[in-house]
Amino acid sequence: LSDSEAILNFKKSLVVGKADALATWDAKNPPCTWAGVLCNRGSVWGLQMENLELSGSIDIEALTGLTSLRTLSFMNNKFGGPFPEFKKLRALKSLYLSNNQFEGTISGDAFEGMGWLKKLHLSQNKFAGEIPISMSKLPKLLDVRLDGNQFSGQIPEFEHNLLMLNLSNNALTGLIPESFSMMDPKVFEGNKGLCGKPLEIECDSPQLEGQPKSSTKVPLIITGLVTALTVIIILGVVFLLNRNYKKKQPPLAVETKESSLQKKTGIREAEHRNGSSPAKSMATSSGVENTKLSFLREDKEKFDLQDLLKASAEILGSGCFGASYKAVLSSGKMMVVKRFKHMNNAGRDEFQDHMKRLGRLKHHNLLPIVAYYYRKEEKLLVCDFAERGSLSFNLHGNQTLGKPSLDWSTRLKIVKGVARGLFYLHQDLPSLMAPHGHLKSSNVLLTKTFEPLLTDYGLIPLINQEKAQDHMVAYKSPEYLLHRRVTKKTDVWGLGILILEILTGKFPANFLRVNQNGEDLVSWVNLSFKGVWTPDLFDKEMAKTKHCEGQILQLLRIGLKCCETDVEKRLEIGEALEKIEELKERESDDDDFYSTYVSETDGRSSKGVSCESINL
Ligand SMILES: Nc1ncnc2c1ncn2[C@@H]1O[C@H](COP(=O)(O)OP(=O)(O)OP(=O)(O)O)[C@@H](O)[C@H]1O
Repeated sequence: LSDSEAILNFKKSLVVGKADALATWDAKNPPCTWAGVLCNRGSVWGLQMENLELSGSIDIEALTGLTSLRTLSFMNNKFGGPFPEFKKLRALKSLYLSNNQFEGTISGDAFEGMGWLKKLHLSQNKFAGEIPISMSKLPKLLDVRLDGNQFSGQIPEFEHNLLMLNLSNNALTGLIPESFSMMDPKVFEGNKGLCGKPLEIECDSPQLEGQPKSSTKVPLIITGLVTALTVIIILGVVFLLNRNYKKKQPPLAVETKESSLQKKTGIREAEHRNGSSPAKSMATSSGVENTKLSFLREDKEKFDLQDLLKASAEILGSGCFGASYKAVLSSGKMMVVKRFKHMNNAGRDEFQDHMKRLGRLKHHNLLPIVAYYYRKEEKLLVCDFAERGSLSFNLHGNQTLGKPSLDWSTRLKIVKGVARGLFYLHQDLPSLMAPHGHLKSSNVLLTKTFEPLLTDYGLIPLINQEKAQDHMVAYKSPEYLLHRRVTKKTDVWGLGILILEILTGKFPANFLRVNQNGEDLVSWVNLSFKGVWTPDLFDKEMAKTKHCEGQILQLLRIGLKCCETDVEKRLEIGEALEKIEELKERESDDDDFYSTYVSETDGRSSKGVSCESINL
């Protein structure tokens, strides 16, 4: 079953209240172009179906056909009935069901086997009964929102350290587990029967009407033993299941190789004229379209549009300006063809001159444009395929199950490469107001050795103005929003956002399609960063950070200096690069790291705080 067939099967059981909300779900087009379908490298990894007045039922069986599915959001809809059997989607990493009308008890084993689940939002529904024990045992759970339901009974001890929790406005009772005693009391408010820290209600307080008092030591020991036994049994079962599961797990969906780029994309060559073959080059001077690709690089294998159109193709994803396809030439060479919409800001000559200018750029951290194709109504840019895909995918997409996330030294390598590439662009394209103009994590690609390659650079002069304003990163900068100005420092702001995204693992809300928390990343970091090592600020999946905390904090500070709203105070690209180049993977032994670190902070020492303590 293909992804599109699975999604169309899933659609059958939905009742869609909002007219035309799913009009783009048409088998004639690839599913990655459908509204609410999130893709990476041609595979569907998420459905984001929010505010669509959806009801009916959620057909989990149909969703099991999406082998790369990792995230599901049905927030703000009208789904009712019991909690669906999401545990059949064992690879899910996030599940958002808040603001619906789901109801009833969730069975104790509802989350069994969901070993990858990190985020679970069930707020503002009508769930009742106990918090399912299997939820509390999820090994990777970080963010749980159950507020605004009718959950009752005691709060279970969660096995994994939670970063976010909201249990407010339920009917929970009894002693709050010790591990939550440092949390904000707001997490628990609106539950009349809860007692213990952080609430200022003692468990034998008269404020609690008819609630159990805190248990005595003997039952506690028995409960402890029983829990330990259960945990051992469950862990054993999970281990066995997991082994089986890993064996059985099919590879991520890869599209079949039969169809050609032309079939898949509808890209056409110029019309046949005077009976000549479409592949034949025609004189541009006579005003007739040229069917040949214009090559910008002498050092690359030559092919023409015909070869590309014949090639087997796979959609890599689509952005605001069109879709990108991987085309495999008959020689086996893999190319990427990006089909641009909204690229009519320059006439043919201007376009060609600009392309030649971009084609002359040569830097270790730039993905060269190999060739382009110009027709009035069709522009294609052709470049090499980058093996590891985008930085965005590597940070958030979590390719294959079990693949390790980027560690600190790799993240630093990426930041250094991006800054070098950006500096080079500023040196070589001084006449452009923002020489990159569209810096974001999906426009940073990674080679086999994790060397970053910037792409989609220097395009501002070619993109239609109003589309550029709607979609290009440069136009989302504070100076554009405030003064309608884009400057060289706009790219520095983009670099700063990228640094914060790399360190925190959070999506910058203002320009990516997936915006789960609606937060503004810079404000969040500014608010949370108190100058000292704050584990919750950093991506939990960033490994190998032990003895590097000072360097990581240093990079965070550089990121924030690149994100200064006041353009005058913001770093110049050269200054930013200089500071970034000084960073090291590890503190060397003779570095007086802790003393400099403390002097820059509020005086609280971080000595002894190891990265292990933040659960990496
Ligand atoms: N040369 C390449 N090698 C590997 N993956 C690529 C390549 N070019 C693009 N991609 C991937 O294809 C997907 C779609 O890219 P595309 O550039 O079309 O959109 P985008 O970067 O998400 O948005 P925008 O249209 O705003 O640039 C992205 O995930 C991107 O990382």
